[in-house]
Amino acid sequence: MIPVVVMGVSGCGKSTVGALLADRLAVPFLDADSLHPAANLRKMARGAPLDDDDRWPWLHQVGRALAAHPGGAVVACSALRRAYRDVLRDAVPGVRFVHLAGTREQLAARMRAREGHFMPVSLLDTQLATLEQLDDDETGTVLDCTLDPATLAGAAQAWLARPAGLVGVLRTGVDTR
Ligand SMILES: Nc1ncnc2c1ncn2[C@@H]1O[C@H](COP(=O)(O)OP(=O)(O)OP(=O)(O)O)[C@@H](O)[C@H]1O
Ligand SMILES: O=C(O)[C@H](O)[C@@H](O)[C@H](O)[C@H](O)CO
Repeated sequence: MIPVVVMGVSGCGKSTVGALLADRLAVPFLDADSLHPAANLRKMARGAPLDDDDRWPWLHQVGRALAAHPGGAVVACSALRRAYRDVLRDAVPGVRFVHLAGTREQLAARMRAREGHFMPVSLLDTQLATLEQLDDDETGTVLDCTLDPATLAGAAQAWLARPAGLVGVLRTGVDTR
């Protein structure tokens, strides 16, 4: 089974959809948020965005966690920049990305409605500013995060069934502004 990263900014549904997808694929689900060092979590909770130096060690840790499942796994990880995805690709060659994309308004509404989460809505703008869309020479698909979670997991599963060695991004007409 191919290793999968469900990516996107805070609140896009990575954990919700990633867990459903892992169930469908019968592989373990990992949440990269649980691999953040405590200092990163504290930083975000006080309203300060992470920078590259905060993220590199964490991304290597996420890559190692994914590589520890040779039978495949699904990890929910923001993977906002191409260089971050490169770290994951180096750790787990062939990894595929499922980007759950939405507009600022859709994402902000989600984050506001969510209770008991460390991430403040005020960090959404820096998340969106940091986000680099999947490039055409990456291997991934972009899905509309406002579809219902089961539909999204099904769409991701269908795309993952495409042949190994696939390169390119399947965009499904999502508004990513
Ligand atoms: N497809 C969806 N449709 C409607 N609501 C959703 C959907 N996916 C997730 N949600 C809800 O949106 C909120 C954010 O979802 P979730 O925690 O899965 O996102 P996330 O990307 O993992 O966020 P973070 O990275 O900030 O932890 C939750 O309250 C969740 O129940
Ligand atoms: O790279 C990042 O800035 C982080 O991974 C964030 O995206 C959060 O961990 C997550 O989304 C919590 O809301």
